[in-house]
Amino acid sequence: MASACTHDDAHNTTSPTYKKAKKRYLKTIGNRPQNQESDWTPFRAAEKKFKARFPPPDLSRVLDLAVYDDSRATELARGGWGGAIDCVEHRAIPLLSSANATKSVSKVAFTFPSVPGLIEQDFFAQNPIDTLRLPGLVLLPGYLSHQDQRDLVRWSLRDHARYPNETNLDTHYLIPETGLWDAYLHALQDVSHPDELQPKASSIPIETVPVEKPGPRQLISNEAADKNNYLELSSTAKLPPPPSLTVKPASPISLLPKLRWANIGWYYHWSSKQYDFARGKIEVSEVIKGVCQRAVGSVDWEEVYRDDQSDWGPDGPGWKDWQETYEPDAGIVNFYQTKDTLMAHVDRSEVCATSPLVSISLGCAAIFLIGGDTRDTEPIPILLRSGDVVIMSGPGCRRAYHGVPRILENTLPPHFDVLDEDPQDWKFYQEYLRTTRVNINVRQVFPKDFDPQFESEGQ
Ligand SMILES: O=C(O)CCC(=O)C(=O)O
Ligand SMILES: [Fe+2]
Repeated sequence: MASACTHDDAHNTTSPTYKKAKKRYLKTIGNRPQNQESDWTPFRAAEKKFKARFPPPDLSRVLDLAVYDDSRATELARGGWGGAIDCVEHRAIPLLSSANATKSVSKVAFTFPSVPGLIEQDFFAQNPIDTLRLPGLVLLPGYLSHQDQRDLVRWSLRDHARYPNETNLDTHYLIPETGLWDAYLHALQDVSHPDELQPKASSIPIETVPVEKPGPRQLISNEAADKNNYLELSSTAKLPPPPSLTVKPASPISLLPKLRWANIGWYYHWSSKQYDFARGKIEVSEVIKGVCQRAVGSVDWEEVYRDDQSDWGPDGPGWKDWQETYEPDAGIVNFYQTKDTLMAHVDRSEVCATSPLVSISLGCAAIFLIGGDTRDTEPIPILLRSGDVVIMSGPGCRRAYHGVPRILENTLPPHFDVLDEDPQDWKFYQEYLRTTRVNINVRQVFPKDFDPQFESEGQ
């Protein structure tokens, strides 16, 4: 197992990072109430374990499929973080060599044996991690070429995180239509006179800023969408989130690390956790659609669902038609700085409840947790590295709790390093990526060729 350490990594006991984490840890345990752990769900306990800065979490039972690939040895050594392949049962299935699949670098996918009933039967077994079955979860480690990874990072930052796609920063700041990345590059060129971005609240009359009602926070029902209720869900008023009244003008340089997400396709309304179909749809970029459709097209679904006995509902096992019916229409690009996490959640706002969700990892590596239909199932920890693709599909896996409790420091792979022949601007992407993970998370909300506007008019 790779264990080479860089000078300043979390495992090197003499490094500043280690010493700082230890100091902070000793301070926090002094203030921590006793017995806090007893009411954590197994999912919460796993999140806490992997979030810990000190001592750095033990990854010896984290599934790290890059271990199979000798060409990734240098990548595995970065940061001193490495998992194992003998901790979670998995099965290799060759990628299909159809026209759709030819662009991939790796030739293999991994799936998880689906033996119905085992979760319940073995619930009290010694090691529940080994008994959680996730039919429909497919991992494609190293699926994207180094060049494709670089291109997708550029696409995410420069082309996609800008008008007309929404980002988290648009709620509070007036971001130029050319996007934050472009503003950032300009600011770097002229650090002495950077243009500051103005708070959004400054541009709207104060009385029109929607104000949240006082009192306890409104609970969000987050009812799962389906063909029968999506019209009702989409008809509820979807107010824009209120811009902050306290943010100050800020330079693009200080805002870039605060970029957290950029919307893809149908607009997502975060406070109601529903899509806002009334706002119309932005077509998913052909680049992204292509990657996702190739990935789905390269999986031998017959093999994945070989022993599956899940209930797929009245239309039966949809996987049989995915070559024709899979077409993503929504999603999100997540940008994580090394301190960011994504709490356990289920993505249930899509009407297509079983169709593949394709998730692409770029930049720094992360721990991904995936469990069952409640937080009470102990999740499987998986180390996701740049170029890996995860597909969550089918009734069980698509509605499984999952989250990202940790971005692993110092894990940017060597293929992002700046080379002499690189375009001038590559160094800015590389610098940003040193502390960043990008995740392109793509979903199918509606069946192919289904037009919600048309459906509602036809009612
Ligand atoms: O970052 C990831 O790998 C997962 C992101 C995710 O679950 C989401 O965006 O819903
Ligand atoms: Fe998710």
